[in-house]
Amino acid sequence: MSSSQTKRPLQSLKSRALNGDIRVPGDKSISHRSLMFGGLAIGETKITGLLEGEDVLATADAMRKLGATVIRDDQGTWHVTGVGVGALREPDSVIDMGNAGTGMRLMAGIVATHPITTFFTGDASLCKRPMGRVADPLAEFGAQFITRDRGRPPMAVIGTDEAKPVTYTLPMASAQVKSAVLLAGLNTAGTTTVIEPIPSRDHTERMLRHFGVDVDVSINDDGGRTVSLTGPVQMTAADIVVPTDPSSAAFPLVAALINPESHVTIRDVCLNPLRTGLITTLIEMGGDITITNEREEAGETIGDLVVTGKSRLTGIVVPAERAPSMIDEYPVLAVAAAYAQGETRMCGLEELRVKESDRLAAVAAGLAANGVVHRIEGDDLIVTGGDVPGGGMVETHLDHRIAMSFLVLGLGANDPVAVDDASPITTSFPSFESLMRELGANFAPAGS
Ligand SMILES: O=C(O)C1=C[C@@H](OP(=O)(O)O)[C@@H](O)[C@H](O)C1
Ligand SMILES: C=C(OP(=O)(O)O)C(=O)O
Repeated sequence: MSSSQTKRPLQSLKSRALNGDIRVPGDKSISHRSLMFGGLAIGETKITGLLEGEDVLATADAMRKLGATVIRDDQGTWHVTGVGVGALREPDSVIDMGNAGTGMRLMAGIVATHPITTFFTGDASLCKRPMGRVADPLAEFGAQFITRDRGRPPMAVIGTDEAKPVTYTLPMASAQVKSAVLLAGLNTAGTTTVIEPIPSRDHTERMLRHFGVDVDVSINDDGGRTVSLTGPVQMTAADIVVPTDPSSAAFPLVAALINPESHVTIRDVCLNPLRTGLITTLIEMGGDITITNEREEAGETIGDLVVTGKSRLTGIVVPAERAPSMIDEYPVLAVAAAYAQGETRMCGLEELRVKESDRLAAVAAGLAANGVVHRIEGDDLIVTGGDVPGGGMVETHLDHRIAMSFLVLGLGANDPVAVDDASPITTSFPSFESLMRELGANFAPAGS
């Protein structure tokens, strides 16, 4: 996408304390799904609090190309008029999903069981990411896929109008794969079932119910979940209030924890229990985080996070089973670990290798460039915390979370920390820089 084409080097400098009361933008997972489900439902869905980041805007364009009407009014409310499950129109041009893995994988599920052919592409990062993980189960419904380089985009999806229902056990913990299969099930006669050995974020299940779909969820003896729905279904438009994104809140949260005088309140954060692994981990590390004003809103638990930097963090072992509940937060957890006393071991990070960048490699390189002691053992990352020298330039590889994480690292380091490109931040958190500056963070342009 355009902002990713011109690199924007940026650096962060030591900031004494962060103070203030902020609200981060809407949750990315819920925003994508609001547009997709609104575009499939009959009637008009009004969405407030939508994340207006590039990933989500790509989904809005995709739904328009498939026949939905998607309009933003002057007050920032989005109005989506859907076409009905089974009635998507064949797009007359290629759909560009930009940097968004969630966008491309969930859209693939939707179009797979419509009798249309859809061409998807993305930016240089998305075109390196594996789509076989959705193409394999979607082929079982009867859809056909043409991809480049053994499963990488660009990707053509030839949908089927004679879809056969599928029962699929996820080979990896992935809400994207689970969702792609369930969404293909919407226009399939019979029961589609997904078995997930470790529960992943359940926004698809919760939101499909909100749109009138009967979704059955049961807990398995091993703690996993079985999710099923019976199609074909028709969905009914339903208004959505998008809660704010815990994965974006993670950056001011960690920034406050590493600056001793900090006191920050982050309002209205989505506290879905399958998204709160980072908060659990930081509290276990001794972080002073209090959840206040906890309530239910639009089917999700919401709360305010009050965080101070008064207690020093201590290293812990973060169990592999926790990974799905904080999968996007490991880069910034590695930053917290760099300031913690002793060793933090983050276990079972294999899924980090297939994100916007190979995040395990990108985090390790960024820590190395800034003098932080660390090592990788198998799929575990081990960081030894202490004083952070800083002074390095970090390659972001078109990865928003690498850019934001290392800008947070620089707020406590002895020397500035630079990232080669801050432009990908607009994919998920366009107001990152302004909100962080409002709290007292010190950023400046950097030489490339
Ligand atoms: O379903 C979703 O909205 C997401 C699922 C996760 O991906 P995986 O399913 O690949 O773990 C996460 O990393 C991504 O940012 C959003
Ligand atoms: C992995 C992420 O997103 P996606 O897979 O949608 O590109 C992310 O936002 O960290």
